[in-house]
Amino acid sequence: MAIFVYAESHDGKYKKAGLEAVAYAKAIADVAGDTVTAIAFNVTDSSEELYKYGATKVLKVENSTLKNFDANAYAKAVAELAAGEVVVVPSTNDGASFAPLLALKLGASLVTNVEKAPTTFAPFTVARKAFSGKGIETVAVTGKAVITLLQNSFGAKENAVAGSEESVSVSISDADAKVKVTGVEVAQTGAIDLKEAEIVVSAGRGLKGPENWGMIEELAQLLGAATASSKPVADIGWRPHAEHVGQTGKAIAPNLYIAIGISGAIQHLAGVNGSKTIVVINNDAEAPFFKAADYGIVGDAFEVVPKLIEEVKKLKGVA
Ligand SMILES: Cc1cc2nc3c(=O)[nH]c(=O)nc-3n(C[C@H](O)[C@H](O)[C@H](O)COP(=O)(O)OP(=O)(O)OC[C@H]3O[C@@H](n4cnc5c(N)ncnc54)[C@H](O)[C@@H]3O)c2cc1C
Repeated sequence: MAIFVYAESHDGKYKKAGLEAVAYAKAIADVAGDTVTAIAFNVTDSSEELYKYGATKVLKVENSTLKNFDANAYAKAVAELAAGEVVVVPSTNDGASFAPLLALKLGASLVTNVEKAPTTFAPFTVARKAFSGKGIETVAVTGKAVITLLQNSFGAKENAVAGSEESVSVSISDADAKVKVTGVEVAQTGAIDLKEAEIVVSAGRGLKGPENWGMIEELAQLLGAATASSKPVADIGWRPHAEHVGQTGKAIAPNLYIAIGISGAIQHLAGVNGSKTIVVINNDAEAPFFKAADYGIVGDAFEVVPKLIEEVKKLKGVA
């Protein structure tokens, strides 16, 4: 069973989500007794990066049309190269956009939101997150499969192999790109990508107003975390919509999710219940979030968070 993986990159560098997808593909290959072939577009990083996570072969494509993301062009390019039974794509914004088209072009079944390695191969049987994250569905696929892997779910586990790279071309031209990027305006630089973050500090309406987010940002900065919010907070404009997590926002699975002044409505939990450890800070002991929490602090965020910041500073030796 030949296993292919799209190794996502940004500005020529492999993204963590791309490395995690390679590690996941390697786990499949190990059970199937096969090897992993990675597909990379316009990457300047060394292929050694991918051998470290288990890719035996790296197909490197240099193509000017693929410099900007376009779902149709990406799907067509991967479909030309992925001559296997299973193609793994990270469930990033780009990956989740082109995977359905890729499945269509390959005549494959699409299995989205997968977080664990398959259990058997005849037929290919794998569990996926379903029902807005409230349940797990196990699906058996006959024939080819395109799999989207939830970010931060499997982990970018190193599993080094001896590999080789090959420069290949694809028949993609500007006519294949249906959406043209006509301008780019960077709103924020240096911020940690919310979907890739190991730690996320998130806050809700309990914070009372946007002027109180200073302590959330300070805590996030100290912990090397990304910031997130509940939906109403983004709706009223206290925080950008890019930070909204949940059923209608981003689905994330960090190692640590700290929820401050968030009630824990089911629609919020749908986007964060893949987190490995959840810490809840809420002044209402009856807040539903405590049922999903690994650790809970019943208290006023305006007292608890500054104390937490103080303690983290002491631990880190920061003045
Ligand atoms: C179709 C649909 C989709 C939705 N999708 C999403 C989604 O994707 N994401 C999402 O988040 N929501 C979503 N919602 C909204 C969701 O149902 C909740 O209304 C929302 O999550 C509540 O946001 P909140 O917890 O910030 O606010 P609230 O419900 O107002 O809760 C605030 C919390 O802060 C606590 N608090 C107050 N003061 C303090 C203090 N000083 N210190 C500590 N704690 C304090 C309160 O006890 C309370 O628990 C959706 C709803 C619908 C109907």
